[in-house]
Amino acid sequence: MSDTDDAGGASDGEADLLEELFAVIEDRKETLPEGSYTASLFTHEKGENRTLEKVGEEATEFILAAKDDDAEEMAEEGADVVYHMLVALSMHDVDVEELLDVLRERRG
Ligand SMILES: N=c1c2ncn([C@@H]3O[C@H](COP(=O)(O)OP(=O)(O)OP(=O)(O)O)[C@@H](O)[C@H]3O)c2ncn1[C@@H]1O[C@H](COP(=O)(O)O)[C@@H](O)[C@H]1O
Repeated sequence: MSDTDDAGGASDGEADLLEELFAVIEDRKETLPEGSYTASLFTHEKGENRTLEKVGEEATEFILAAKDDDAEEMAEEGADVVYHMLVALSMHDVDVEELLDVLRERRG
């Protein structure tokens, strides 16, 4: 069993998924396609505040799901937090690689 298997099946695939999602977000920022929720965050009348509000809202919903011991809801809300956090990174031109590098460094 590999070290990553020990961690519950996490593998490079998860990092790839985050990088892939971040690339889609960067593309939406560039092309602003109609009907894209991500594009709507980049053009929102409240500016980046809308995205930052969503990070906070979704984090609160995640906490409440944890308090309810609702595993399915924790996964849903956790995914919402990660997605909106990636949009916020993109808004500040921070590459997801910087975040992944921190996690990699902490893994040693
Ligand atoms: N991962 C996500 C993702 N997670 C959450 N969301 C959206 O985030 C919103 C979450 O807000 P809520 O749960 O509060 O739902 P809501 O009531 O509709 O939201 P509000 O009216 O409050 O804004 C929903 O509209 C979800 O659709 C996401 N939207 C997009 N993605 C990814 O981004 C990619 C590109 O999406 P588009 O930009 O829509 O093409 C998709 O293929 C996905 O991989």
